[in-house]
Amino acid sequence: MITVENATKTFWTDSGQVVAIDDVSIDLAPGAITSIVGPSGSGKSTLARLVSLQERPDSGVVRVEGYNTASLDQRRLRAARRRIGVVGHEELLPQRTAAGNIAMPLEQAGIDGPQRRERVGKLLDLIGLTARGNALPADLTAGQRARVQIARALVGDPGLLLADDPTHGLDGDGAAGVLAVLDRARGELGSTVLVTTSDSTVARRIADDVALLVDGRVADSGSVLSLIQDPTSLVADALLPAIDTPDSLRARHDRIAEVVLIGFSAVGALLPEASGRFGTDVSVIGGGLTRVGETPVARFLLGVSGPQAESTLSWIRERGGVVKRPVRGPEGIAA
Ligand SMILES: Nc1ncnc2c1ncn2[C@@H]1O[C@H](COP(=O)(O)OP(=O)(O)OP(=O)(O)O)[C@@H](O)[C@H]1O
Repeated sequence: MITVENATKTFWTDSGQVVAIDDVSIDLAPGAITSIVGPSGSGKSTLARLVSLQERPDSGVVRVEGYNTASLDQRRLRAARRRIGVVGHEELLPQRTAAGNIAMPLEQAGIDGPQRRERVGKLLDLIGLTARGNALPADLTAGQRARVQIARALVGDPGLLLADDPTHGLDGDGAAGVLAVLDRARGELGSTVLVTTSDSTVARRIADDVALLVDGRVADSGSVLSLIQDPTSLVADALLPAIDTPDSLRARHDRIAEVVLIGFSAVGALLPEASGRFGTDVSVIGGGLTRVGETPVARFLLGVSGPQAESTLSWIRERGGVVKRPVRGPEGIAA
């Protein structure tokens, strides 16, 4: 279990002082995938280096299993670092096969024979490359190489798997394969995973918990499913489909509201049912559909017209739809 408490990290550059991490606290829930999201330069990689004990904060504490890592001697610090599997830290060795690369941490730990073969076999299966275990890295695709790197980081059964920007530079299929492997690591090995990324798809598809970094500070954090139901959440804004509906379209309706619908039945049935029940015209005039994990989620801008427009929105809210930031209808009445 790793926690970061009030960590601050400052760098001095030619152009002055840069506060890369500013009073950041995070708890990594065991057996869950936590994603740190944020724009370029927001401090994600710096936070990843603090968590993997490659750097120390200027102030604040990084704890591993409750121990303040600043108070560990060099031997214990090395042992603590070994308990963290870092993905993408080192390139694969080009002259070794996929299986040989995955086996390396076990060789270094003096584990050999059937135990090593079994473990490597299990990891090859986890990353979907059982048939390619004897392939050299050059004969694998970039996405497959990335999966081998994850397997190598997992082979020693680390307390934490840390993946800094794991889909960077991969095409759609390659990125999807990497996310599937991280998801299986959590599901099948019970791994605790920390993923940093500027790609909101990563957080949307696999994260249980998310923290949004902006200018080195945590701007919003919590479980993904609860944040997307929070009308004030910045994470929801970053993860859900954007709404950029022109004012001319909005003006045609009696009521306008932003609505978040979660789950198959809500996404599929709630709006037609609302429309039928109240005799109103309910039109989707912006937003779209996405998936959070396996759950379909919609963020729509709705235009509702008819005498019962207000009741229609109230009913959608009662049925679990998150009716957000209702904006004023054309008659100047709050929807
Ligand atoms: N070793 C360093 N020396 C000087 N400045 C640094 C160093 N590492 C990071 N920074 C600065 O700290 C800030 C945060 O950088 P960091 O790489 O952690 O952000 P990031 O969110 O990971 O960005 P990206 O998504 O582009 O990788 C940036 O302004 C960066 O220039």
